[in-house]
Amino acid sequence: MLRPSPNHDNEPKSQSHPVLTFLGPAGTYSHQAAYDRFAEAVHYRTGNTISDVFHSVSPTVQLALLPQENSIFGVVTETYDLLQKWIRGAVTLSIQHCLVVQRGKTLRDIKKVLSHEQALGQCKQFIATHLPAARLVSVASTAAAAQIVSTQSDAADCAAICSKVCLQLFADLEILHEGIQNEQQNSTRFYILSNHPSLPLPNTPYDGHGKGNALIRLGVHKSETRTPQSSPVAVTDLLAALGLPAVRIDRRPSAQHELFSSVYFVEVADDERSDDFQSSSSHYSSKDGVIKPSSWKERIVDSIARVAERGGRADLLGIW
Ligand SMILES: O=C(O)C(=O)Cc1ccccc1
Repeated sequence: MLRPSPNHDNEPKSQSHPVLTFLGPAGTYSHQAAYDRFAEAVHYRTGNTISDVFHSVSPTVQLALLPQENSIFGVVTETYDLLQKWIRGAVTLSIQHCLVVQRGKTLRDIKKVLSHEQALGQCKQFIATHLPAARLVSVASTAAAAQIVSTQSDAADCAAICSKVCLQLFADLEILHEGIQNEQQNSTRFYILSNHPSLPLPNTPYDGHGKGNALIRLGVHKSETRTPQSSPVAVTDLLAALGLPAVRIDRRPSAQHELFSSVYFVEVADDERSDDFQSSSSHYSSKDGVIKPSSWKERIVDSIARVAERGGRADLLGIW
C-alpha cells in the first residue's frame, strides 16, 4: 500500500538506494505500481510527463516506471513511441477509478472532467451516462487532475478521475462515485526501465536478468516489401526468423522511413523457462566443439541475427 507521503524526495534514504522516476505527482497509479514493487528500496522522484520520466533515466536516475497497457483502454502509445533500452521487467496494478470533486459539490455542478487520457477512456461509459454534457480535459496524470481540482479556486465546476489515494494527499476533495471504469476488472501493466542492462534490481530475489521474457523491436521497410528484384520481407517472415514464442505484438508507425512503414514491438516469453537460467534441453548451442544448453539470452541473440539475415532489423529493448 502506498504511504500517503506527498513527496518522497525529501525523505532521508541510504545513498546506496537507486533513484526511480515515476509519472507524478504523488498519488498516480504509476506511483502505486512503483511502490508495490520497490517499497522503501528506492528513492522516488516524479516526472511531469511520460516523456520526462523516460528521459530522466541517466547515470544518476537508475530506474523508471512507464505505463504500458491498460486492460480496458489498450496500449499507452506515448510509451511505445519512446521505448529504447533497457526494459527490466513488468508490473501490473489493479485500478479502481474514482470521480472526485471539491467538498460539497454534486454531479449537477460538474462542467469539466479532468484526468489522464487513459483514465478518461477507461471511464467513457460512466461519463456518457452521468455527465454527458461535460467537457473532457486531458491532463498529464490522474493525480495532476486531483491536484488541480483541489488547489485551483476556479475548479468548483471540475471533477477529477483519479485513485482513492489522492484523497489522502490533496485537501478538501471528496469522492462522488467509486469504481467508475467501464469494466470492474481493470488493470494497467507498467514496464520497469533501468540505465544499465545488469543493474541489480532492488526487492528482486534473483538478479532480475534474463529469466524468460524479452521485448524486441522489429523493423520492416515498406520499400523492401515491394521491390520486385529482392525477395519480399513480410513481418510474418521476420517473426518466423525470430523463432521465439511471441506473446504480444504491437504495431506503431515508423516515423523514420517512408509513409506508413511500420515498427513492431514483439514481446516474447520462453515457453520452456527454468529456474537455473538455462532453457530446457531442447535448445543447445555448440561452442568450441562443446555442446551445452543455450541460455535465454543466447537464444535471443541468435534470433536477432536470424532476423538480420532475413533482411529485417531487430533491436533488443529489454530482457527479463
Ligand atoms: O495518471 C496516472 O495515474 C498514471 O500513472 C497513468 C495512468 C493513468 C490511468 C491508468 C493507468 C495509468
